[in-house]
Amino acid sequence: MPEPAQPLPYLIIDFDSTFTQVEGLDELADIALQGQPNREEVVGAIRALTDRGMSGELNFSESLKQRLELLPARREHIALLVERLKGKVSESIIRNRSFFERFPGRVYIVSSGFREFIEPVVAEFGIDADHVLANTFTFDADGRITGFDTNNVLSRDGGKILQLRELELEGDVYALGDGYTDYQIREAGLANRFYAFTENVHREAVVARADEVLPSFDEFLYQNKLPMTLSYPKNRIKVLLLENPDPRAAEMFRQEGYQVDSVPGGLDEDELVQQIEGVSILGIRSKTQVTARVLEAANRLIAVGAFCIGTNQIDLTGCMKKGVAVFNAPFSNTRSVVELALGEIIMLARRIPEKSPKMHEGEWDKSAKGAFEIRGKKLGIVGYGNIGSQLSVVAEAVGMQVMYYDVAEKLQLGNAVKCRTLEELLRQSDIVTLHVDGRPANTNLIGAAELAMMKPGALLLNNSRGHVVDVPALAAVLRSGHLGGAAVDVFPHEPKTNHESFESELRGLPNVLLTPHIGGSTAEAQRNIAEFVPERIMQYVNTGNTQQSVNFPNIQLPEQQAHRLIHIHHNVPGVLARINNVLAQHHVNILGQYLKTNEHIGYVITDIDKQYEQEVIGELRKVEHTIKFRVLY
Ligand SMILES: NC(=O)c1ccc[n+]([C@@H]2O[C@H](COP(=O)([O-])OP(=O)(O)OC[C@H]3O[C@@H](n4cnc5c(N)ncnc54)[C@H](O)[C@@H]3O)[C@@H](O)[C@H]2O)c1
Ligand SMILES: O=C(O)CC[C@@H](O)C(=O)O
Repeated sequence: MPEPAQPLPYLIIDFDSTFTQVEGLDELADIALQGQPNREEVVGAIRALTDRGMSGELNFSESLKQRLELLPARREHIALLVERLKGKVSESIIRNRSFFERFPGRVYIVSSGFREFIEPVVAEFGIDADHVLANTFTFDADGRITGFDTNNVLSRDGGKILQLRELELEGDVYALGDGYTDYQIREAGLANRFYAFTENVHREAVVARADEVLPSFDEFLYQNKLPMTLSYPKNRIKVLLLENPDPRAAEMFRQEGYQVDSVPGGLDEDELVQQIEGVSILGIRSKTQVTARVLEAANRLIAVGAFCIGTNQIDLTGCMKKGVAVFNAPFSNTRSVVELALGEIIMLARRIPEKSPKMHEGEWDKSAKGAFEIRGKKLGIVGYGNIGSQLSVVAEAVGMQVMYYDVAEKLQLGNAVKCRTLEELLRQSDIVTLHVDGRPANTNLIGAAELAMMKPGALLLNNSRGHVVDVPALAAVLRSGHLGGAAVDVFPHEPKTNHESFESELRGLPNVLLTPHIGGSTAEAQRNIAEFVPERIMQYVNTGNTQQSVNFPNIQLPEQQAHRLIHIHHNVPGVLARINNVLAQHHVNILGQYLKTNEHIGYVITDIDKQYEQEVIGELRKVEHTIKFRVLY
């Protein structure tokens, strides 16, 4: 943890909407009016007055007077307010509690709010009453709040300026707050800098006048090289989301404090190369190609999230060698694909792709020709992974006889029969459905020769990856009538956005069901994916946990005890020994160490005691063969 510059500047921190997430008087009104029919109306009016005062629209003393006139609060409500405010301290202030405890003499809370509720809240952070400068209420004999002490300088217009003058602070003074009155301290020359604090509210008029904008208190500490709880402010972590994942994904990243940018549709390689600079987390679906060129331009990339199952669009080894962890959602849309496949089997067996368009054109073609039940038919599943095996169970439940072929040894479910070769499966199946992964070796897995092996009139489904089927060869057997129909959801060339047209030899062929890569596009699947992937990535960023990464050695780490060093290196002999030598030379106590390697990289996590010298970090960064190194405080 870096040592602070000496001497530390004085920090003048606002209370309402800065130290806490809310405005104290608004909350007090909410408490005092509980159960009253006019609660919403009065609280709304008080909030509006607060806002007008904070943005500089209404002079402060007028805003305060009008608010208190509307407020039917009593002394006993203040205790309830204090409890509520203790639970609403700003997240980044809570996170950096140790900073306040360590430097209480340098922090002043200067607020136009009221001492009665501010003092007990900030006391929990080690800030004494004599460093709280705020208004005070007046009460009548029955304990009802009647107004405020007009002798207090903070109750006047320009009150914060008057208060700062009285304080006569020497040396650097920095003002932090969300309101116009906080900026006025700087305008009056009583602070060297004004930081607009936007973690809770963002007021344009205030932000426009700030020396710096602070999305969190971490950012203030980071900019000023002051001790902080996080190793890096979360608001500096940029996320770029492509291809419209469910909005929940952006929401999850934003809640974590990251900056999120979204680009609808995909980006081609050139466009992504342009946009990847400065991005820490890239979120994509199946279209975006993360190539070696993209990785070369990615100067800050920590992780890639594939908001889908397939990861063949990502240079996984390239990512690994650059220390970029990749996460996907391996089963969030499995069920959706299975349901689509089952539906397609029935639709093709009943020749619906031909019948439905005719009906739309007014043609009534009632006939049983070429239509059959799926009960008792042989379903050949190629690729018996998550989707293939679940489809096996569902297909048996509707009376189909299941056969499967997989290059890996797989648990046979129900009565499914394993085929030793692809040919064995193709020759026997009435319906063949493809669920292999998108590895390059699967290009044209089903070509002219394989299609010729299929039974006359058989059906083919491809919901896996476009390059798995030789499309011109498929079109030929459909035209010739050798196959009875096909359902295709994935294509070698898919439009980048919904505005591009779709071109394929399969267009216009009989009994062919074409869908725009929507196997996993259901509300349930997209929502699951949008939570699953950000959760994995945030866990990796926050703890180093790589469980379920598709390209990193998987480590499920125990809870962090003190500081955690995360070291990714080329897998060559001796790196771990060098790391430990550095630690030993500096007498750093290792609390736990976890190492996993694969053929390219080593991933080592070292938990160490809180006490260590700064040079240790510099030396660890210099260990030969280091790819990435970071410290979690
Ligand atoms: N259409 C869509 O919207 C959609 C949605 C989700 C997944 N998918 C795709 O579905 C496919 C399967 O997904 P999953 O989750 O079941 O993957 P998985 O990794 O669980 O299963 C794939 C299986 O295919 C097997 N396999 C690979 N190559 C093979 C080959 N040549 N012959 C036989 N078996 C082979 C593997 O051993 C594995 O068991 C993937 O390509 C995925 O990208 C498409
Ligand atoms: O939604 C997508 O873009 C891809 C869906 C699917 O192909 C997957 O791999 O999960």
